[in-house]
Amino acid sequence: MEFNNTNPSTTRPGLSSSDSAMLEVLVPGYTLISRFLVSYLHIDPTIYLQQLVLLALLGAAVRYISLYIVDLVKEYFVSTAEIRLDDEVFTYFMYWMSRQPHMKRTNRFVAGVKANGYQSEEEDEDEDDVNPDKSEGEWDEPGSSESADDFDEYWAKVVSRDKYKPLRFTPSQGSHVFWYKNRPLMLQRQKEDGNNRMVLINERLYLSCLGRDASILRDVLNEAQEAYVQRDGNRTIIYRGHRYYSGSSWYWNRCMARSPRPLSTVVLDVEQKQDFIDDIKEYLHPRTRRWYSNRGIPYRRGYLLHGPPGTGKTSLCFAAAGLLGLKLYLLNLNSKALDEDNLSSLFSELPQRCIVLLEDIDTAGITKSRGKTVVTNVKSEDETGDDFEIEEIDKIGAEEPAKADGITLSGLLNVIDGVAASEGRILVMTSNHPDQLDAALLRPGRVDMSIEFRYASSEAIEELFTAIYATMEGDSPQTSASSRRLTNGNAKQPNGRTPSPPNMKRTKSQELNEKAEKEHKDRVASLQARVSALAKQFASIVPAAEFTAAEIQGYLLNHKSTPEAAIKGAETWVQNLREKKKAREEKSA
Ligand SMILES: Nc1ncnc2c1ncn2[C@@H]1O[C@H](COP(=O)(O)OP(=O)(O)OP(=O)(O)O)[C@@H](O)[C@H]1O
Repeated sequence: MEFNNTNPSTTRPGLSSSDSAMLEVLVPGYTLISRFLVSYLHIDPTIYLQQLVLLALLGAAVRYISLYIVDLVKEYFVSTAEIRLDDEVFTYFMYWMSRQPHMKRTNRFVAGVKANGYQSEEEDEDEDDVNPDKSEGEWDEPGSSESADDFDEYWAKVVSRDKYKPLRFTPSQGSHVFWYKNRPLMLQRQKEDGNNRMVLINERLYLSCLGRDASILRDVLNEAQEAYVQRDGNRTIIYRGHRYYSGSSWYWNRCMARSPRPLSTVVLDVEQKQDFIDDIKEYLHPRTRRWYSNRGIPYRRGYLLHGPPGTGKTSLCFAAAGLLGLKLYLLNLNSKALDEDNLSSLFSELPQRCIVLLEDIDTAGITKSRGKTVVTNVKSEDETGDDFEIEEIDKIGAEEPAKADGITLSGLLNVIDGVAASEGRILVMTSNHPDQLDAALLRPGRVDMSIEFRYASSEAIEELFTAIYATMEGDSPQTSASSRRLTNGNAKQPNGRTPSPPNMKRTKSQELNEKAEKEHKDRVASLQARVSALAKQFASIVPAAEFTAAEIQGYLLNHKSTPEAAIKGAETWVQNLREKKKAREEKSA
């Protein structure tokens, strides 16, 4: 065959220029390819056009049918669980997955120092506490902090450990098949296209198993949650209001898990402390919920902890959360990016039982009275027509302009107890200047109990001193080791051997144990007596009702292991602090 005409569209009479154009659309580059074939290989592709089109159609049909079959199989023979990034299950599952044997074998993984790649740094740094056994076993070797040499050895270990953050391996994008309870499961990690920020938000996990019975998927997710909860133990989980990027919506980010603070370590009038805890307990009791619901009263409780900075407001809230095993949700109302919608959506995502802590609300710019603009909002948004609000708003009038950014007072009030406000949560607000707060914020229903924190009284000073210098269980490894030994007759002896079984020898070891126990008790009692005598002496030097607990604690911490030195220097410290405070006052006046 010979073709002199290099224009393929004219080689065959049946192929018009519009046909060529269409082919160009269907097969981009068709004109160029066909020119090349005709000129150099002397092959006219239009001859095979029919076959090519048939082949393409066949390919498309096969693809369509196979996709249809896959969809059919997926629908009728596969069960799938979808896990979203903005849900805690994502974190549970990634944590669990990073500990599965599959992650040691797979060749496609995301390597990182965070379990799910999205945890905040704080949570990550907290990882040592997560595994208390490890930190105790590895670092609190007997005698570890008793001498400078021991410290150097311990510190060298810490420094070398800190250089290597534990790596975590989680499944990468795409599909992964792994075995769970002898059944194959498929995990698909998918991102949606878009700009980088959106990709982060739109990430999804799909966990699938064969068969219509999805119980195995529930088992996996329950196990993942269990593993995560086990890891938390009795620690207090802290969430913080957070957003991914400027303009995105807010969510509660799990940022920390801390060992609970014993209530006894918060120095406050015992009655006040107990009233606070009893009130929360009473509120959480199921009968109270019923009582509220039967009377149509919104089931909410609010507290205001007020007093000078460093007097223990946050500490009390944290201790209460630990004591009652409640999660703590922290929110900073100072953020200009936080508006009423975001605040309201954050509140609507709160679990049924939790403590929400709004710290230093007087600094959040919402202390001013509600202005006229705000009044209109309140009326239109709160359809209950709350008489109290309307009366009060009328009284306050339009004194202040509405706030341009961030949360307004009316916005906060709506979220706290508007018609759409969440129920069940405990709201704790702290303030250094309660007198500057709007009366509307403090009215019953929003604040049901106020606790005033004052400068340390003489008793409080004594208590703070005792708390610092009294020996506590677990203060030193020897104490805990010896107490363990005291309480365990079968504990290993110093030579590493386990004591002999019950016989004459065991009776002797029991006797030794009892003697050691008595000696230990005597030692503790005499130490306590000494510390309480010193505490009295300290309290007689430091004036009552002048300094905060934080200031006193800060001073005592400088003499952590030398109570006598603390007493000796107390007078000078008092003088210096007085002068500093005076200078600060003069400067601010
Ligand atoms: N009453 C107290 N009992 C025990 N420790 C206290 C007390 N008050 C303060 N502290 C100690 O002082 C530090 C600061 O306390 P905390 O944050 O609870 O004070 P605060 O009143 O919430 O302060 P701010 O108003 O600045 O938020 C903590 O280390 C805490 O242990």
